[in-house]
Amino acid sequence: MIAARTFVTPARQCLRTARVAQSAVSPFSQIRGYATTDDRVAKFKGQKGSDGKYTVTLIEGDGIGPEISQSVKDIFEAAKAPIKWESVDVTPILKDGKTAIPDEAIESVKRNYVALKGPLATPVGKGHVSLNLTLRRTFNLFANLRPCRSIAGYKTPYDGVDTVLIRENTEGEYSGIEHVVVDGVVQSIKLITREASERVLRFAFQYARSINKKKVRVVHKATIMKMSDGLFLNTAREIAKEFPDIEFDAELLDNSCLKIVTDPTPYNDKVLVMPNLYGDILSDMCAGLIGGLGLTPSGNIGDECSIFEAVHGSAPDIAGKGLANPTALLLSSIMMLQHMGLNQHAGNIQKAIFDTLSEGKTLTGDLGGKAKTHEYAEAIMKRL
Ligand SMILES: NC(=O)C1=CN([C@@H]2O[C@H](COP(=O)(O)OP(=O)(O)OC[C@H]3O[C@@H](n4cnc5c(N)ncnc54)[C@H](O)[C@@H]3O)[C@@H](O)[C@H]2O)C=CC1
Ligand SMILES: O=C(O)CCC(=O)C(=O)O
Ligand SMILES: [Mg+2]
Repeated sequence: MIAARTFVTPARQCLRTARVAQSAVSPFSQIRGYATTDDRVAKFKGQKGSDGKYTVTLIEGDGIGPEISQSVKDIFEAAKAPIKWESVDVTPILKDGKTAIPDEAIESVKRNYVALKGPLATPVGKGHVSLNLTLRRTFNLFANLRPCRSIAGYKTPYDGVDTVLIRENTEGEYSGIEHVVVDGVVQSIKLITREASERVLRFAFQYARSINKKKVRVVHKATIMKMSDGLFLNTAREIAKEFPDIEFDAELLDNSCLKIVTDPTPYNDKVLVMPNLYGDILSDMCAGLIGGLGLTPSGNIGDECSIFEAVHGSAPDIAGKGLANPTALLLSSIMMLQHMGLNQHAGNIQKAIFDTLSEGKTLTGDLGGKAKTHEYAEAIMKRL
Protein backbone atom coordinates (compact mmCIF):
# COMPACT_ATOMS: atom_id res chain seq x y z
CA MET A 1 0.00 0.00 0.00
CA ILE A 2 2.82 2.37 0.75
CA ALA A 3 5.17 3.11 -2.06
CA ALA A 4 7.65 4.99 0.14
CA ARG A 5 9.97 2.04 0.54
CA THR A 6 10.50 1.68 -3.20
CA PHE A 7 11.55 5.30 -3.84
CA VAL A 8 15.26 5.91 -4.06
CA THR A 9 15.32 9.20 -5.95
CA PRO A 10 15.52 12.57 -4.13
CA ALA A 11 12.26 13.41 -2.38
CA ARG A 12 11.10 16.22 -4.64
CA GLN A 13 11.78 14.29 -7.81
CA CYS A 14 9.94 11.34 -6.40
CA LEU A 15 6.90 13.39 -5.42
CA ARG A 16 6.71 14.85 -8.92
CA THR A 17 6.97 11.42 -10.50
CA ALA A 18 4.33 10.06 -8.18
CA ARG A 19 1.93 12.88 -9.01
CA VAL A 20 2.24 12.42 -12.73
CA ALA A 21 2.14 8.64 -12.57
CA GLN A 22 -0.91 8.30 -10.44
CA SER A 23 -4.15 10.16 -10.84
CA ALA A 24 -5.76 8.42 -7.87
CA VAL A 25 -5.34 11.10 -5.28
CA SER A 26 -5.39 11.57 -1.56
CA PRO A 27 -8.92 11.82 -0.28
CA PHE A 28 -8.94 14.96 1.83
CA SER A 29 -9.94 18.36 0.51
CA GLN A 30 -10.41 19.94 3.92
CA ILE A 31 -8.18 20.45 6.88
CA ARG A 32 -8.98 18.53 10.03
CA GLY A 33 -10.63 21.66 11.31
CA TYR A 34 -10.85 23.32 14.60
CA ALA A 35 -14.03 22.56 16.49
CA THR A 36 -14.69 25.65 18.55
CA THR A 37 -17.00 26.08 21.53
CA ASP A 38 -20.18 28.13 21.90
CA ASP A 39 -18.50 30.20 24.61
CA ARG A 40 -15.74 31.19 22.24
CA VAL A 41 -18.13 32.08 19.44
CA ALA A 42 -20.16 34.22 21.84
CA LYS A 43 -16.99 35.96 23.00
CA PHE A 44 -16.03 36.82 19.43
CA LYS A 45 -19.56 37.97 18.55
CA GLY A 46 -19.16 40.51 21.32
CA GLN A 47 -15.99 41.72 19.61
CA LYS A 48 -17.63 42.59 16.28
CA GLY A 49 -17.00 46.24 15.39
CA SER A 50 -19.64 48.65 14.06
CA ASP A 51 -18.18 48.03 10.57
CA GLY A 52 -19.04 44.33 10.94
CA LYS A 53 -15.39 43.37 11.27
CA TYR A 54 -13.35 41.59 13.92
CA THR A 55 -9.90 42.84 14.84
CA VAL A 56 -7.18 40.20 14.85
CA THR A 57 -3.59 40.76 15.99
CA LEU A 58 -1.08 40.03 13.23
CA ILE A 59 2.54 39.18 13.94
CA GLU A 60 4.12 38.95 10.49
CA GLY A 61 7.29 37.30 11.77
CA ASP A 62 10.79 36.86 10.38
CA GLY A 63 12.27 35.39 7.21
CA ILE A 64 9.42 34.30 4.93
CA GLY A 65 6.90 35.63 7.49
CA PRO A 66 6.11 38.94 5.75
CA GLU A 67 5.74 37.23 2.33
CA ILE A 68 3.31 34.57 3.50
CA SER A 69 1.43 37.06 5.71
CA GLN A 70 0.91 39.23 2.63
CA SER A 71 -0.71 36.27 0.86
CA VAL A 72 -3.09 35.78 3.78
CA LYS A 73 -4.00 39.48 3.81
CA ASP A 74 -4.58 39.54 0.03
CA ILE A 75 -6.67 36.37 0.05
CA PHE A 76 -8.76 37.50 3.04
CA GLU A 77 -9.46 40.78 1.26
CA ALA A 78 -10.46 38.99 -1.94
CA ALA A 79 -12.72 36.69 0.10
CA LYS A 80 -14.25 39.69 1.90
CA ALA A 81 -13.45 38.02 5.20
CA PRO A 82 -14.60 40.34 8.00
CA ILE A 83 -11.16 40.68 9.55
CA LYS A 84 -9.25 43.86 10.33
CA TRP A 85 -5.58 43.18 10.99
CA GLU A 86 -3.79 44.90 13.84
CA SER A 87 -0.07 44.48 13.09
CA VAL A 88 2.22 44.42 16.10
CA ASP A 89 5.95 44.35 16.55
CA VAL A 90 7.32 41.66 18.84
CA THR A 91 10.99 42.66 18.69
CA PRO A 92 12.03 41.58 22.18
CA ILE A 93 12.71 44.00 25.00
CA LEU A 94 14.54 43.41 28.25
CA LYS A 95 12.28 43.59 31.31
CA ASP A 96 13.83 42.94 34.72
CA GLY A 97 16.78 41.34 32.92
CA LYS A 98 14.54 38.88 31.04
CA THR A 99 13.47 38.74 27.38
CA ALA A 100 9.92 40.03 27.10
CA ILE A 101 7.34 40.78 24.42
CA PRO A 102 6.61 44.54 24.15
CA ASP A 103 3.54 45.62 26.15
CA GLU A 104 1.72 46.93 23.06
CA ALA A 105 1.79 43.50 21.45
CA ILE A 106 0.60 41.84 24.65
CA GLU A 107 -2.24 44.32 25.04
CA SER A 108 -3.29 43.78 21.43
CA VAL A 109 -3.58 39.99 21.80
CA LYS A 110 -5.39 40.36 25.14
CA ARG A 111 -7.84 42.85 23.62
CA ASN A 112 -8.55 40.80 20.48
CA TYR A 113 -8.37 37.31 22.08
CA VAL A 114 -6.79 35.99 18.89
CA ALA A 115 -3.70 36.42 16.74
CA LEU A 116 -2.23 35.08 13.54
CA LYS A 117 1.52 34.74 13.71
CA GLY A 118 4.23 34.25 11.11
CA PRO A 119 7.39 32.37 12.14
CA LEU A 120 9.82 33.96 14.57
CA ALA A 121 13.51 33.06 14.34
CA THR A 122 15.44 32.02 17.44
CA PRO A 123 19.23 32.44 17.63
CA VAL A 124 21.16 29.21 18.19
CA GLY A 125 23.05 28.89 21.46
CA LYS A 126 23.43 32.44 22.75
CA GLY A 127 20.96 35.31 22.26
CA HIS A 128 17.35 35.90 23.18
CA VAL A 129 15.07 33.07 24.21
CA SER A 130 12.51 31.82 21.70
CA LEU A 131 9.79 34.41 21.25
CA ASN A 132 7.50 31.66 20.06
CA LEU A 133 7.81 29.91 23.40
CA THR A 134 7.61 33.25 25.23
CA LEU A 135 4.30 34.04 23.52
CA ARG A 136 2.92 30.62 24.42
CA ARG A 137 3.91 31.04 28.05
CA THR A 138 2.84 34.69 28.26
CA PHE A 139 -0.72 33.84 27.19
CA ASN A 140 -0.83 30.40 28.75
CA LEU A 141 -1.50 28.74 25.39
CA PHE A 142 -1.41 25.29 26.88
CA ALA A 143 -2.32 23.13 23.88
CA ASN A 144 -0.59 23.18 20.53
CA LEU A 145 -2.95 21.56 18.06
CA ARG A 146 -1.22 20.27 14.92
CA PRO A 147 -3.44 18.44 12.46
CA CYS A 148 -1.83 16.93 9.37
CA ARG A 149 -3.87 15.59 6.49
CA SER A 150 -3.02 14.41 2.99
CA ILE A 151 -4.11 16.98 0.46
CA ALA A 152 -6.45 15.96 -2.32
CA GLY A 153 -4.64 16.07 -5.64
CA TYR A 154 -1.20 16.32 -4.15
CA LYS A 155 0.20 12.82 -4.27
CA THR A 156 2.96 11.84 -1.88
CA PRO A 157 4.41 8.44 -1.12
CA TYR A 158 1.92 8.19 1.73
CA ASP A 159 -1.82 8.09 1.11
CA GLY A 160 -4.67 9.10 3.36
CA VAL A 161 -2.68 10.57 6.25
CA ASP A 162 -4.94 12.12 8.89
CA THR A 163 -2.94 12.56 12.09
CA VAL A 164 -3.72 14.96 14.92
CA LEU A 165 -0.94 15.82 17.35
CA ILE A 166 -1.53 17.77 20.51
CA ARG A 167 1.55 19.02 22.21
CA GLU A 168 1.85 20.33 25.74
CA ASN A 169 2.91 23.88 25.01
CA THR A 170 4.11 25.64 28.16
CA GLU A 171 6.63 23.45 29.96
CA GLY A 172 8.42 20.09 29.63
CA GLU A 173 11.78 20.12 27.86
CA TYR A 174 11.07 23.71 26.72
CA SER A 175 10.73 25.20 30.20
CA GLY A 176 13.91 27.17 29.56
CA ILE A 177 15.48 26.26 32.89
CA GLU A 178 19.17 25.64 32.19
CA HIS A 179 22.30 26.33 34.17
CA VAL A 180 25.99 25.55 34.38
CA VAL A 181 26.72 23.18 37.25
CA VAL A 182 30.50 23.50 36.88
CA ASP A 183 32.55 24.35 33.81
CA GLY A 184 31.82 21.67 31.19
CA VAL A 185 28.65 20.43 32.90
CA VAL A 186 25.24 21.92 32.20
CA GLN A 187 21.84 20.93 33.40
CA SER A 188 18.54 21.43 31.57
CA ILE A 189 15.41 20.83 33.54
CA LYS A 190 12.37 19.14 32.09
CA LEU A 191 9.56 20.47 34.19
CA ILE A 192 6.28 18.56 34.18
CA THR A 193 3.40 19.57 36.38
CA ARG A 194 0.13 17.79 37.03
CA GLU A 195 -1.76 21.02 36.41
CA ALA A 196 -0.37 21.65 32.91
CA SER A 197 -0.60 17.96 32.05
CA GLU A 198 -4.24 17.80 33.12
CA ARG A 199 -5.32 20.76 31.04
CA VAL A 200 -3.65 19.61 27.81
CA LEU A 201 -4.85 16.04 28.31
CA ARG A 202 -8.42 17.16 28.96
CA PHE A 203 -8.19 19.30 25.83
CA ALA A 204 -7.01 16.25 23.84
CA PHE A 205 -9.97 14.15 24.96
CA GLN A 206 -12.42 16.97 24.32
CA TYR A 207 -10.93 17.60 20.90
CA ALA A 208 -11.07 13.89 20.01
CA ARG A 209 -14.74 13.84 20.95
CA SER A 210 -15.48 17.00 18.97
CA ILE A 211 -14.00 15.61 15.74
CA ASN A 212 -15.34 12.08 16.23
CA LYS A 213 -12.03 10.37 16.80
CA LYS A 214 -12.56 7.46 19.13
CA LYS A 215 -9.10 7.10 20.63
CA VAL A 216 -6.54 9.17 22.50
CA ARG A 217 -2.98 7.92 22.68
CA VAL A 218 -0.26 9.35 24.91
CA VAL A 219 3.21 9.30 23.36
CA HIS A 220 5.89 9.17 26.07
CA LYS A 221 9.22 7.82 27.35
CA ALA A 222 8.17 6.98 30.89
CA THR A 223 10.48 3.97 30.67
CA ILE A 224 13.41 6.38 30.87
CA MET A 225 11.96 9.58 32.34
CA LYS A 226 10.07 7.67 34.94
CA MET A 227 9.07 10.64 37.06
CA SER A 228 8.39 13.39 34.50
CA ASP A 229 6.84 11.39 31.66
CA GLY A 230 5.52 9.08 34.38
CA LEU A 231 3.51 11.96 35.84
CA PHE A 232 2.20 12.90 32.38
CA LEU A 233 1.17 9.30 31.68
CA ASN A 234 -0.42 8.72 35.08
CA THR A 235 -2.31 11.98 34.78
CA ALA A 236 -3.57 10.79 31.39
CA ARG A 237 -4.84 7.58 32.96
CA GLU A 238 -6.80 9.64 35.49
CA ILE A 239 -8.22 12.08 32.92
CA ALA A 240 -9.22 9.17 30.66
CA LYS A 241 -11.76 8.12 33.31
CA GLU A 242 -13.67 11.36 32.64
CA PHE A 243 -14.14 10.27 29.01
CA PRO A 244 -15.52 6.71 29.01
CA ASP A 245 -16.60 7.05 25.37
CA ILE A 246 -12.99 7.54 24.22
CA GLU A 247 -10.49 4.67 24.22
CA PHE A 248 -7.17 5.46 25.80
CA ASP A 249 -3.75 3.89 25.38
CA ALA A 250 -0.07 4.81 25.37
CA GLU A 251 2.97 4.20 23.18
CA LEU A 252 6.69 4.82 23.47
CA LEU A 253 7.91 7.70 21.32
CA ASP A 254 10.56 5.78 19.37
CA ASN A 255 8.06 3.08 18.50
CA SER A 256 5.52 5.73 17.41
CA CYS A 257 8.11 7.25 15.03
CA LEU A 258 8.85 3.90 13.45
CA LYS A 259 5.21 2.99 13.06
CA ILE A 260 4.12 6.36 11.69
CA VAL A 261 6.75 6.43 8.94
CA THR A 262 6.03 2.80 8.09
CA ASP A 263 2.27 3.30 7.78
CA PRO A 264 0.58 6.39 9.23
CA THR A 265 -3.00 5.28 8.52
CA PRO A 266 -3.50 3.27 11.75
CA TYR A 267 -3.13 6.65 13.48
CA ASN A 268 -6.10 8.14 11.63
CA ASP A 269 -8.60 7.18 14.31
CA LYS A 270 -6.52 8.64 17.15
CA VAL A 271 -5.53 11.91 18.70
CA LEU A 272 -1.92 11.80 19.87
CA VAL A 273 -1.01 13.86 22.92
CA MET A 274 2.49 14.30 24.31
CA PRO A 275 5.02 16.46 26.14
CA ASN A 276 6.43 19.53 24.41
CA LEU A 277 9.61 18.35 22.64
CA TYR A 278 8.11 15.14 21.29
CA GLY A 279 5.24 17.10 19.73
CA ASP A 280 7.65 19.56 18.16
CA ILE A 281 9.61 16.81 16.45
CA LEU A 282 6.71 14.56 15.51
CA SER A 283 4.79 17.43 13.93
CA ASP A 284 7.63 18.20 11.50
CA MET A 285 7.93 14.49 10.80
CA CYS A 286 4.23 14.19 10.01
CA ALA A 287 4.44 17.26 7.73
CA GLY A 288 7.00 15.31 5.72
CA LEU A 289 4.43 12.58 5.08
CA ILE A 290 2.01 14.89 3.28
CA GLY A 291 4.38 17.05 1.23
CA GLY A 292 6.31 19.18 3.70
CA LEU A 293 6.22 22.09 6.06
CA GLY A 294 4.61 24.36 3.48
CA LEU A 295 1.31 22.58 4.15
CA THR A 296 0.77 22.08 7.87
CA PRO A 297 -1.15 24.50 10.13
CA SER A 298 -1.35 24.79 13.88
CA GLY A 299 -3.15 26.51 16.70
CA ASN A 300 -1.79 27.48 20.12
CA ILE A 301 -4.91 27.29 22.22
CA GLY A 302 -5.48 28.92 25.60
CA ASP A 303 -8.51 29.68 27.75
CA GLU A 304 -8.35 33.44 27.16
CA CYS A 305 -6.40 33.95 23.94
CA SER A 306 -5.20 31.76 21.08
CA ILE A 307 -2.50 32.24 18.47
CA PHE A 308 -2.54 30.48 15.12
CA GLU A 309 0.66 29.84 13.17
CA ALA A 310 2.23 27.41 10.72
CA VAL A 311 4.27 24.48 12.00
CA HIS A 312 7.30 25.70 10.06
CA GLY A 313 9.92 28.28 10.95
CA SER A 314 11.27 31.38 9.20
CA ALA A 315 12.92 29.37 6.37
CA PRO A 316 15.96 31.63 6.04
CA ASP A 317 17.20 29.61 3.05
CA ILE A 318 14.35 30.86 0.86
CA ALA A 319 13.39 34.13 2.57
CA GLY A 320 12.92 37.20 0.38
CA LYS A 321 12.93 35.19 -2.86
CA GLY A 322 9.19 34.76 -3.37
CA LEU A 323 9.58 30.99 -3.08
CA ALA A 324 7.67 30.35 0.14
CA ASN A 325 4.49 28.32 0.17
CA PRO A 326 1.89 30.31 2.13
CA THR A 327 -0.50 27.33 2.46
CA ALA A 328 0.53 26.42 6.01
CA LEU A 329 -0.14 29.92 7.30
CA LEU A 330 -3.31 30.13 5.22
CA LEU A 331 -4.64 26.89 6.69
CA SER A 332 -3.72 28.21 10.15
CA SER A 333 -5.83 31.26 9.35
CA ILE A 334 -8.69 28.90 8.39
CA MET A 335 -8.37 27.24 11.81
CA MET A 336 -8.45 30.74 13.28
CA LEU A 337 -11.69 31.61 11.46
CA GLN A 338 -13.23 28.34 12.64
CA HIS A 339 -12.10 29.11 16.19
CA MET A 340 -13.94 32.43 15.91
CA GLY A 341 -17.08 30.74 14.54
CA LEU A 342 -16.65 32.29 11.07
CA ASN A 343 -17.20 28.97 9.33
CA GLN A 344 -18.70 30.29 6.12
CA HIS A 345 -15.65 32.39 5.31
CA ALA A 346 -13.34 29.61 6.46
CA GLY A 347 -15.10 27.21 4.08
CA ASN A 348 -14.96 29.56 1.08
CA ILE A 349 -11.26 30.31 1.42
CA GLN A 350 -10.42 26.71 2.18
CA LYS A 351 -12.21 25.51 -0.95
CA ALA A 352 -10.27 27.97 -3.11
CA ILE A 353 -6.97 26.76 -1.60
CA PHE A 354 -7.72 23.07 -2.02
CA ASP A 355 -9.07 23.52 -5.57
CA THR A 356 -5.87 25.35 -6.51
CA LEU A 357 -3.73 22.63 -4.99
CA SER A 358 -5.61 19.75 -6.58
CA GLU A 359 -5.63 21.40 -10.00
CA GLY A 360 -1.84 21.38 -9.68
CA LYS A 361 -1.17 24.09 -12.28
CA THR A 362 0.01 26.82 -9.95
CA LEU A 363 2.15 25.32 -7.22
CA THR A 364 5.16 26.65 -5.34
CA GLY A 365 8.60 25.05 -5.65
CA ASP A 366 8.36 22.92 -2.51
CA LEU A 367 5.43 21.10 -4.16
CA GLY A 368 7.26 20.67 -7.44
CA GLY A 369 5.76 23.73 -9.15
CA LYS A 370 7.26 26.94 -10.50
CA ALA A 371 4.89 29.55 -9.08
CA LYS A 372 6.09 32.39 -6.90
CA THR A 373 4.33 32.97 -3.58
CA HIS A 374 2.22 35.81 -5.01
CA GLU A 375 1.30 33.85 -8.17
CA TYR A 376 -0.01 30.98 -6.09
CA ALA A 377 -1.96 33.46 -3.93
CA GLU A 378 -3.39 35.07 -7.09
CA ALA A 379 -4.53 31.66 -8.36
CA ILE A 380 -6.43 31.20 -5.10
CA MET A 381 -7.91 34.69 -5.31
CA LYS A 382 -9.23 34.02 -8.84
CA ARG A 383 -11.38 31.26 -7.37
CA LEU A 384 -12.94 33.50 -4.74
N1 LIG B 1 6.88 28.56 15.34
C1 LIG B 1 7.91 29.20 14.82
O1 LIG B 1 7.86 30.40 14.62
C2 LIG B 1 9.12 28.42 14.47
C3 LIG B 1 10.31 29.08 14.33
N2 LIG B 1 11.43 28.38 13.95
C4 LIG B 1 12.65 29.17 13.74
O2 LIG B 1 12.84 29.26 12.32
C5 LIG B 1 14.22 29.37 12.03
C6 LIG B 1 14.60 28.45 10.89
O3 LIG B 1 14.48 27.11 11.31
P1 LIG B 1 14.70 25.87 10.35
O4 LIG B 1 15.27 24.79 11.14
O5 LIG B 1 15.38 26.31 9.11
O6 LIG B 1 13.22 25.36 10.00
P2 LIG B 1 12.17 25.91 8.96
O7 LIG B 1 10.87 25.29 9.32
O8 LIG B 1 12.21 27.38 8.90
O9 LIG B 1 12.65 25.33 7.53
C7 LIG B 1 12.92 23.96 7.31
C8 LIG B 1 12.91 23.69 5.80
O10 LIG B 1 11.56 23.76 5.32
C9 LIG B 1 11.45 24.75 4.31
N3 LIG B 1 10.20 25.49 4.53
C10 LIG B 1 9.68 25.88 5.70
N4 LIG B 1 8.55 26.56 5.51
C11 LIG B 1 8.34 26.60 4.20
C12 LIG B 1 7.32 27.16 3.39
N5 LIG B 1 6.28 27.83 3.91
N6 LIG B 1 7.42 27.03 2.05
C13 LIG B 1 8.43 26.34 1.50
N7 LIG B 1 9.42 25.77 2.21
C14 LIG B 1 9.37 25.90 3.55
C15 LIG B 1 12.66 25.65 4.48
O11 LIG B 1 12.99 26.29 3.26
C16 LIG B 1 13.71 24.69 5.00
O12 LIG B 1 14.33 24.04 3.93
C17 LIG B 1 14.96 29.11 13.34
O13 LIG B 1 15.42 30.33 13.82
C18 LIG B 1 13.92 28.52 14.24
O14 LIG B 1 14.15 28.85 15.57
C19 LIG B 1 11.39 27.05 13.68
C20 LIG B 1 10.22 26.36 13.81
C21 LIG B 1 9.00 26.97 14.24
O1 LIG C 1 10.77 28.77 18.82
C1 LIG C 1 11.49 28.17 18.04
O2 LIG C 1 12.59 28.61 17.68
C2 LIG C 1 11.08 26.85 17.45
C3 LIG C 1 9.71 26.46 17.81
C4 LIG C 1 9.29 25.27 17.06
O3 LIG C 1 10.06 24.54 16.48
C5 LIG C 1 7.87 24.96 16.98
O4 LIG C 1 7.05 25.64 17.57
O5 LIG C 1 7.53 24.00 16.27
MG1 LIG D 1 9.13 22.93 15.48
